[in-house]
Amino acid sequence: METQSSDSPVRTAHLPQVTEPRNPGMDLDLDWVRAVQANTSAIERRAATLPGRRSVKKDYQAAWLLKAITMIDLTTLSGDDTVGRVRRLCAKARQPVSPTLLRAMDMTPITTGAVCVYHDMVETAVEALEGTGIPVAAVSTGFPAGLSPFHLRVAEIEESVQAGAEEIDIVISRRHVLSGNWQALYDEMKAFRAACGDAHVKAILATGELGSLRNVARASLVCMMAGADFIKTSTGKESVNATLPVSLVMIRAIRDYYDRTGYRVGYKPAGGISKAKDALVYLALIKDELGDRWLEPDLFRFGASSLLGDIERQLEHYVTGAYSAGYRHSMG
Ligand SMILES: O=C[C@H](O)COP(=O)(O)O
Repeated sequence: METQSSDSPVRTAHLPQVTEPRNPGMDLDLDWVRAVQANTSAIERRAATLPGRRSVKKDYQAAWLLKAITMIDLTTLSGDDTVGRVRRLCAKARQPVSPTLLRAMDMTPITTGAVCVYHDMVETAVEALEGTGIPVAAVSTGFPAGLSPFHLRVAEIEESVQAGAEEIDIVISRRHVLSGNWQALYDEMKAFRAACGDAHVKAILATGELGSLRNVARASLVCMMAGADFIKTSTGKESVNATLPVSLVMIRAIRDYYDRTGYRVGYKPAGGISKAKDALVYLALIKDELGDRWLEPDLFRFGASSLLGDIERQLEHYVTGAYSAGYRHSMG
């Protein structure tokens, strides 16, 4: 089925950013957590239908792809990151689509949602993005395993904030989930949120290491109860990263939390999302399950290092009718 939403012409792809009251969290409600179930086979069946459910074409596809760019946390998280690579990435975040393509689509300039780096690169990124309004997100707390001593993980958050990070992506202790120690997960998350101060905190669940979809649902809920501004699937370093079944579970946990508390928590699928067509499936899923309000950078992000390159290729094809080589869209 071809779906063309009347509110998605190319020119309105980059809507003014709105802001949401922060999720303050709530007391740990163990009865609610323990009552959460996940019907794995039903979820997997539904997820398998998602890629074929909607298809957006031409102007509408271009509009959705431009919108997707504004929600990318443009990421580099490699052991060989250098100041030069991070500066190039930031230049890309400032101007993710060439002015020629933008003019051809009658679009004003857009930027990515954020730039995401290791703590060590925060200052470089902050300097390179000065005056743009693009926030820097730092992966802190002993990313990706989250197994450094607790006081060091808290200190790392504080240092990242001190260095200018406005968003902190923390990693949870998977063992708390695997052992069903919800109180420990809640306390950890609450301490991380407190250390963030005014910086927004995204809780990375590392869903590929949580053992079951029920654990994913319960961990999502506990992190939101402890004040997470976003819940995020993965570090990008697990053997299984963002998937559609996991996304369905997390998105529905966000919906339940909103229904119960009135607070909207954001969602960030991350890891392995590198194709424009996959990004469109995620956006359609959010639209269907959470509604248009969640399709803004304050409530939805893609954590991705190479997605932007493929989106650029698709936009170039939309404008010129020809695909360019992938190497012309390198990120860093
Ligand atoms: O948080 C973002 C991920 O680390 C990016 O993963 P990716 O390199 O597979 O896009």
